[in-house]
Amino acid sequence: MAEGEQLCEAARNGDAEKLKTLIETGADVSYFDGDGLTPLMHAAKLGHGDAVKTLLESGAPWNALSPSNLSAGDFAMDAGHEEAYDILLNAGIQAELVLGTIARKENKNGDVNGDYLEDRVSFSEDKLMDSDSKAVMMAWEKPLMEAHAKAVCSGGGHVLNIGFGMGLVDTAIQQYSPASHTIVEAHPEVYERMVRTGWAQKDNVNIIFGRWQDVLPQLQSYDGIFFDTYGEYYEDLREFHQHLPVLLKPGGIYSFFNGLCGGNAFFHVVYCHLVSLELQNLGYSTQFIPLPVKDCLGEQVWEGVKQKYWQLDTYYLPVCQSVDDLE
Ligand SMILES: C[S@@+](CC[C@H](N)C(=O)[O-])C[C@H]1O[C@@H](n2cnc3c(N)ncnc32)[C@H](O)[C@@H]1O
Repeated sequence: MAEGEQLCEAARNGDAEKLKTLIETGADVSYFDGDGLTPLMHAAKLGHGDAVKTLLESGAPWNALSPSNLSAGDFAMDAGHEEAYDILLNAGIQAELVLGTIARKENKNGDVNGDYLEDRVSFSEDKLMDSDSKAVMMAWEKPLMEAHAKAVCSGGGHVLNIGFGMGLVDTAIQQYSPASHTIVEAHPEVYERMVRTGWAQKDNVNIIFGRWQDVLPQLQSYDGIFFDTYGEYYEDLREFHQHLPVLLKPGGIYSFFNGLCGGNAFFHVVYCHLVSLELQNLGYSTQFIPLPVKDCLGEQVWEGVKQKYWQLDTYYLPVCQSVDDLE
C-alpha cells in the first residue's frame, strides 16, 4: 500500500504511533486519497483526537477542502466529535492569527475584486451587481440589515453606516429617527443613485462620498456604527476596527456584516472566533446573535449571480460594545 494510503488508514484507526512512524519515514501529510480526502479529514470524521493532533503537529493543512468543500473541522463538527473539533478550531484560529491565509485570499464574495470601485455596477430590484456579475448586495439580506439597524440604533443618538449598497440598512436606520445619520459610500454610481433618490435631502442624513480609509478625518464619534463594504478583505475590516476607540462613543454599539467565510461552516466559526478575539484585544466584547436564514435563501435567489457568497443556514449577527460599558 502506498504511504499516503497507509497514513489515511492509520488516521481512520486513530493510530497516532503508526502515523508518527509513517511521517518520520517521509509520508506526505497533505496527501489526498482517491475520494479527495486527507488523513486529517479521516481522523476528524471518526473523532480520533490524538491522530488529529499528531497530523496537525506534523504540518497537515487544517484548511484543506474535500471535493464537496468540507474541511476536517466540518467533518468533526457534523459528526459531533467535540475533542477533534476543538483541536481543529484552535489550530485554525492560531494559523489565521499568524498567517491570515484565508483573509488575504478572500473578500466578502470570496474573490479578488480590487478594481470594483472603478467598474460599472448595475441595479435591479433585488440586487446590486458588479461588472463581473458578482452580487455586491442582495435583497435577501433585508431582514439581516433590519436586525443590524435595530442593534446599532438601540442607544439612539448619532449613527454611522459605512457602505450604502442598496440602502437597506440605511432605510431601516431611518425608521429609528437617529439624531444624525452619516453614510460613507465610495462608489460613484451608488453615490449618484443615493443623491438621485433623495438621500441627500433628508434632514438628519449626512452623506460622505469616498473610501472610508480616505474620509476618516471627516468622521466624528457615534453611538452606533455599522460596517458593510464590498471588494475588501478581512484585513480592511481589521484595520477599521483599529479606529473604533475613536469612532465609537462610550456606551455605543458597533456591528458589521458577518459574511466572513460564508461559504464554509467551519471556516466561518474560525473567523467568528478570530474577529471576536481581535476586538477583545481592542477592548470590545462581541456577542453573536444567531438568525436563521435558510428560508430566505432558495436556489432562485442566486440566479444570474456568479458566486454564492453565503451558503450557511444561520447568520451570526455581531453586537460589539466596550468592555468598560459592561462593567
Ligand atoms: C454590500 S454593500 C452595502 C449594503 C448595505 N449594507 C445595504 O444595506 O444595502 C457595500 C457597499 O460598500 C461600498 N464600498 C466598498 N468599498 C468601500 C469603501 N472602502 N468605503 C466606503 N464604501 C465602500 C460599495 O460601493 C457598496 O455600495
